[in-house]
Amino acid sequence: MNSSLFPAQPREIAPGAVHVPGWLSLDEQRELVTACRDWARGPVPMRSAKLPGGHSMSVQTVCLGWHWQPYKYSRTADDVDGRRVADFPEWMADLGRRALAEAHQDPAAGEGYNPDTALINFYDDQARMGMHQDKDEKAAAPVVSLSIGDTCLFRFGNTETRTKPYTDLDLASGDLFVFGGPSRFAFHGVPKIYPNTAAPETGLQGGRLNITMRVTGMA
Ligand SMILES: O=C(O)CCC(=O)C(=O)O
Ligand SMILES: [Fe+2]
Repeated sequence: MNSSLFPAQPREIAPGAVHVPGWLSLDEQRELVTACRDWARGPVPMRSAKLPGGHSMSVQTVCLGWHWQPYKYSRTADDVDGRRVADFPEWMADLGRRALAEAHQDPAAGEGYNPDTALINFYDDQARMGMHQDKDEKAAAPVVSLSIGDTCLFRFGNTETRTKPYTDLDLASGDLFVFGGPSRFAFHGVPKIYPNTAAPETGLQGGRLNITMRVTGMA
């Protein structure tokens, strides 16, 4: 739990990868939950993306700025309802810049960071995400990840293989995780959600919300 007595302390997991437990206040978490609930309704509804093999992901996703489907970005959600996704809000970009500055304890670390997309993922108790790289972006700018709701087991690996060596850590409600620099293209995944571990004050009834901001490098 974050408080002024125990401010969030960044922990480097790998070069360029930093975990900041309890970074978001409960008020900020609540505001994000409200905003995400709205985006989940439309203009492009939250859905489980279909993989090229035909299976659907267990996670449900809605995007801002650019629509992601396995494995590309577009302005319109051609695999859902064909509509243009909601804009990526400037307040979220501000949050992303503050996240980088505080994770790296360097006021300049967020300068020039202009994320133009966010993937908002919802995990129910059974949902998982296999080991993967975020590599559909044509830019190497950091990914800023925010977690709200139930705690998950997060696996952060290496850039070479989807297997060991990796670090397992818990991402709890309010946690920030950033990965950039030499860790930007590291494999990572979510092997497990711990049901009923969230504080009810976030406004989320159950499950886990994760927001990742990215720079697509697209125009
Ligand atoms: O849910 C998470 O913490 C990670 C999500 C993720 O890796 C992704 O959306 O690419
Ligand atoms: Fe990812």
